[in-house]
Amino acid sequence: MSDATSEVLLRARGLRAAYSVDAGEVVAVDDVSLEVRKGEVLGVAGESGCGKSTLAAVLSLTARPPLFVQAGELEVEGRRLDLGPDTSPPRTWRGEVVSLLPQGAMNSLNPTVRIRDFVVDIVRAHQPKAKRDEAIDRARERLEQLDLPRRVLDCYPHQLSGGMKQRVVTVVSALLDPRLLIADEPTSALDVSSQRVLIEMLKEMLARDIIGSVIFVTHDLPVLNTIADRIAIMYAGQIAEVGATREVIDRPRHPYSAALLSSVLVPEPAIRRRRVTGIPGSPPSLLNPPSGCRFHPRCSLASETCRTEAPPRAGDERRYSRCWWASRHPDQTVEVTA
Ligand SMILES: Nc1ncnc2c1ncn2[C@@H]1O[C@H](COP(=O)(O)OP(=O)(O)OP(=O)(O)O)[C@@H](O)[C@H]1O
Repeated sequence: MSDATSEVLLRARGLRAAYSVDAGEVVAVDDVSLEVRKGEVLGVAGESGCGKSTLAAVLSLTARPPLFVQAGELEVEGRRLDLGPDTSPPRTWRGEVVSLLPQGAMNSLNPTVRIRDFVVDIVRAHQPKAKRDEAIDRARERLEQLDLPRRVLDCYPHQLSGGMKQRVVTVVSALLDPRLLIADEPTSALDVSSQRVLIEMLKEMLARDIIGSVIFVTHDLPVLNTIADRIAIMYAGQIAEVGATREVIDRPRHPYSAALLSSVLVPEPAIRRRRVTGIPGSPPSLLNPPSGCRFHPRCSLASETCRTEAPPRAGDERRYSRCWWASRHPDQTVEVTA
């Protein structure tokens, strides 16, 4: 796990990406900036449709039409890449620098292909000249290193339990030792004990430097509470608040994250506040988001400025809230009434 002195592994600035649809553009990632330190797990949370998977696609350079990356800059371990419609990433970027474990990956395994052949396909997708035996040997070693049975390589997907399938696709997605693994909803189809085993395995992969850092995308806040060093809360294509996990849960500085988190997670008793029972209204359409702060139609703290002007980032890169209220109330915590 990282601490405040760890070096920055990923810096993303000004990311913007949109789906091109008949009615116009659905801007699903809009002016998103974030950083991840070495050894850190950054959780990305938010309601369905807020742009989590789109952000994962942008960061992993796997965006495909109708999704178009319009702007932004990525820096991973000093390697810089300007993003835009014509970006062609260096060959080693995908898989070795950043690897994406997509949502539902374990269910998209080909039922007629043994895991060993899946391994070869994945390695060759990144290293076309890789030898079959070497790819399989690498997977075997990695499975042993992580205390998983080697025999899974001989299995077809249906011969593995859901939990084992997810562990295997996670290991295979990290076979090239990516500096950043982006895992999109890796635990959502798993029972609680399989979730725990997968999380322990990810921590082990970090400890052994098989992966440098993790971005863990989920709508499951209790899971994030157990794995994430920091959390970014997304709302309507933007990061509403980011900060250390306990800090954001116990001392939220954005009314949306306060409402979202306190409805699921109970803060420390010493600073427990009145709990909200839900957030009124529903998320906006990203085809035509509200003016000013996107959360203002649902926010009990909204002022006139919030309706008309985009909020500033109150705080620094590691801990900020994109909120007028937070900018006017430095260091105060949002208290939400039911
Ligand atoms: N192929 C597409 N065409 C048009 N709009 C899309 C497409 N895919 C996603 N969107 C829109 O982009 C927005 C963000 O979607 P995204 O899948 O990134 O959200 P999410 O937070 O990952 O949601 P979930 O938790 O349900 O996976 C949503 O408004 C969604 O409707």
